[in-house]
Amino acid sequence: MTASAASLSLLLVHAHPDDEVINNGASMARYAAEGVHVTLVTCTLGEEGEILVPALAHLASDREDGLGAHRMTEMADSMKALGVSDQRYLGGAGRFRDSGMMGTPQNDRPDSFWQADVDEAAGLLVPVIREVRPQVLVTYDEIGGYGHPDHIQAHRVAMRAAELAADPGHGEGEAWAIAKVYWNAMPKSVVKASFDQMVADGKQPPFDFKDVDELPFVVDDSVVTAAVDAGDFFDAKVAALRSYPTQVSTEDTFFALSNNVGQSIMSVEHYRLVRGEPGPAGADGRETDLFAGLRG
Ligand SMILES: CC(=O)N[C@H]1[C@@H](O[C@@H]2[C@H](O)[C@H](O)[C@@H](O)[C@H](O)[C@H]2O)O[C@H](CO)[C@@H](O)[C@@H]1O
Ligand SMILES: [Zn+2]
Repeated sequence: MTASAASLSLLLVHAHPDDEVINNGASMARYAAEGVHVTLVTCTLGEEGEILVPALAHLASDREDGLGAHRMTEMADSMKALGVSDQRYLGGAGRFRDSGMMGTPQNDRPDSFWQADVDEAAGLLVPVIREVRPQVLVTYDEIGGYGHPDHIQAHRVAMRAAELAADPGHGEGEAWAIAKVYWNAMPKSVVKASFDQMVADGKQPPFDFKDVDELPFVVDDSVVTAAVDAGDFFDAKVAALRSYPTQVSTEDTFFALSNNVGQSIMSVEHYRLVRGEPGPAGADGRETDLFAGLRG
């Protein structure tokens, strides 16, 4: 199956507002600029997040519980910065609530995403897949990148929905088989190199930096199969990160979440192909385009 950019469609499934830009912001901006139809489905509003902006502390879940609505406005600003016009909330805004970090009481709320029935939630994503007919799906790996329950659930729901959407015996509408499925992947060597460069440059990182082996979200380089260079869209990614002042702080080419663990803002974003055939690879043996092998 091959297609021109105008008929290509990319679907990303994420857990909270801001995950999209942290993981895929530069890729999303690049593909949107190329004319690919980019659809982001976000599974919760991030109601249980911490708040970096003191003046907005009143929105916290244990006070006014207004953070979810506020993060929707941040999401809208992020999409503008990335040039993405198709962003949806799974089942509609507020259908599934942010479950909090693993092991917190919020995990047990009946309305939390973590408590959702995977098949029921996947059934809400199938119509989106059959509508936008993506050649490529991007979501998290089986631990959700770093073990957050909503990320794990987003992985489960996205992978199940891809199966159901391809099944002609399931639900309404024409079945659609997604050609390639990727999981976000942050190679350990890339993170280590960014920290080493800072030391070499004599830069005192503005944030607390942990040993790369302590970071839960890095993976072995050997499982990374694609590296999308979206350097021309670095500024768009930075602008999109800055759309989330309640969640993200930035300084120079770094960002940090409320845990103040600094990370480099990457313009090359990495992926692991887990379904479908790889397209032509670059010199390093990795694809440089998620649509490799699918273009006319
Ligand atoms: C990037 C991401 O998934 N953020 C989630 C996460 O937020 C983290 C959480 O507040 C943790 O306690 C902090 O130490 C960390 O810095 C935050 O990134 O979990 C939140 C609650 O479920 C969620 O709203 C946020 O989007
Ligand atoms: Zn998240």
